[in-house]
Amino acid sequence: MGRTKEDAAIGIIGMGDMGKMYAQRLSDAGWRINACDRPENFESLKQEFASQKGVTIFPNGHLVSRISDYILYSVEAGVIDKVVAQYGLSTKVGAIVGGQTSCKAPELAAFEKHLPPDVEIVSCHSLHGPKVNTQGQPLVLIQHRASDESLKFVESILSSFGSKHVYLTGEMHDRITADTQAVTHAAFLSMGTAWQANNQFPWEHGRWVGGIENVKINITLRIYSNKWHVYAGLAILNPAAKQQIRQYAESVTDLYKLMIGGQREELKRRVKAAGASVFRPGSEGQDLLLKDEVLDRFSLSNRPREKAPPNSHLSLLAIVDCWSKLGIVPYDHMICSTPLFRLWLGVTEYLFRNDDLLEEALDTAIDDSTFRSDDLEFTFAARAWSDCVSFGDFESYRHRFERIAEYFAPRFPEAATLGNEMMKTILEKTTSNNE
Ligand SMILES: NC(=O)C1=CN([C@@H]2O[C@H](COP(=O)(O)OP(=O)(O)OC[C@H]3O[C@@H](n4cnc5c(N)ncnc54)[C@H](OP(=O)(O)O)[C@@H]3O)[C@@H](O)[C@H]2O)C=CC1
Ligand SMILES: O=C(O)C(=O)Cc1ccc(O)cc1
Repeated sequence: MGRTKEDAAIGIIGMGDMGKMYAQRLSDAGWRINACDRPENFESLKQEFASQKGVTIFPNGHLVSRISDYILYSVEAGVIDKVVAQYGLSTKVGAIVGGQTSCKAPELAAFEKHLPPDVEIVSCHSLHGPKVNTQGQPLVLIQHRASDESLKFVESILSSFGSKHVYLTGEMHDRITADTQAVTHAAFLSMGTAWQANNQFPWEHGRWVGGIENVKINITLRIYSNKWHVYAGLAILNPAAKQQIRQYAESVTDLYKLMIGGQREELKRRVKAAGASVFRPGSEGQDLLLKDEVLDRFSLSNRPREKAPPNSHLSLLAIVDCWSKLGIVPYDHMICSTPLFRLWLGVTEYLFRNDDLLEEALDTAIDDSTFRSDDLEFTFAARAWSDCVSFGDFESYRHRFERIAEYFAPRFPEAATLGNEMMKTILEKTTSNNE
């Protein structure tokens, strides 16, 4: 068994966005990589990596597994069992296997079921997308069935990312990522659904310009320009996620009913009580504050912000209500947060730490009917996404996701340029160091 850069080889099964990123970075750091995707992608992948020193492309996972010392499965979460069943028995004797899928329960179950007993298991999860700089981002390591020495070996391989290693069990990982990722995605997916249902590109509409709105729009388009299975997998396969997404939909519905019922005092009481339980005294120290001057630079609209009338911010009021109902203190999870979660928490905090802005949003929700139809669509959307996840139906998830993605697709290029710039600037101010 090779355990040093000179004599060890790393296997990567699944050369999609994340697999390629890993292959690129690890080979740049001097590791020898054996990689494959599905057999039909062999020729094109071989050509793509022809000039990448240290990367050898193979036609399938058997050929990768039998000669590699640490093998990473980087495939869709929904097919992990099938793929490990296919290649697991070809794993080199004494090797270590891990996975990069976003939900660990099915991944670890597949390893236990299909890998020979002499094979050790150390899984990982980079808590960011493939285009984000790995430096300083959280990287979860799961020593599931392995010696300390083997964990050290995996750490030495992944150390070149410069990520912050977070040590968890598979179970803890799934609970925390349900809190951070699943509800965050549900909120942005619902925003996109509502905008599409009302047939509007929000930034072309006077009501959505500047500040918080830029973050909502850029993140929503970023999610819809990605692969549906990433979001479907981590929501549908993670049991804790279902409950959280359901609570989010319930919070949205409850608050919307208070709004259309004109129940100003009850709405304010409920939202402020939720705010007090989430943003506890003392948490002001975590300076996540996203300032308008920064946010306004990333607008897809060319209207000046003074012209932007107040918004009811139902999506943000509901996330705080949801966190409060579930007893989640989002700051507890900063160590394990993704960039999107930090942005989401950042804009939420921005609203809740500004009494005037919060008061204005709550009064707008009661007095101003301009937002009613958008908030109605948003409520429908949050419930529909929750149902879709609860039913556990990948195909209907895919169908919903792709229908909405198609609507926004013509705008992806401009949103991607601006969104990347926004992420970079804002993330410098909202790092996971703010624990
Ligand atoms: N994208 C992201 O932001 C992040 C994703 N992840 C997780 O990482 C994993 C990979 O995601 P990502 O790279 O984005 O997704 P991709 O769809 O880009 O990559 C998955 C790759 O695995 C291939 N594959 C499927 N079956 C096999 C097989 N039998 N043998 C070899 N290769 C196979 C797929 O081929 P084909 O497309 O032909 O099916 C595809 O190329 C997922 O589990 C995801 O949840 C984790 C962190 C971030
Ligand atoms: O930041 C996010 O939430 C993303 O959308 C990117 C992402 C997707 C899947 C993961 O498992 C980790 C990160």
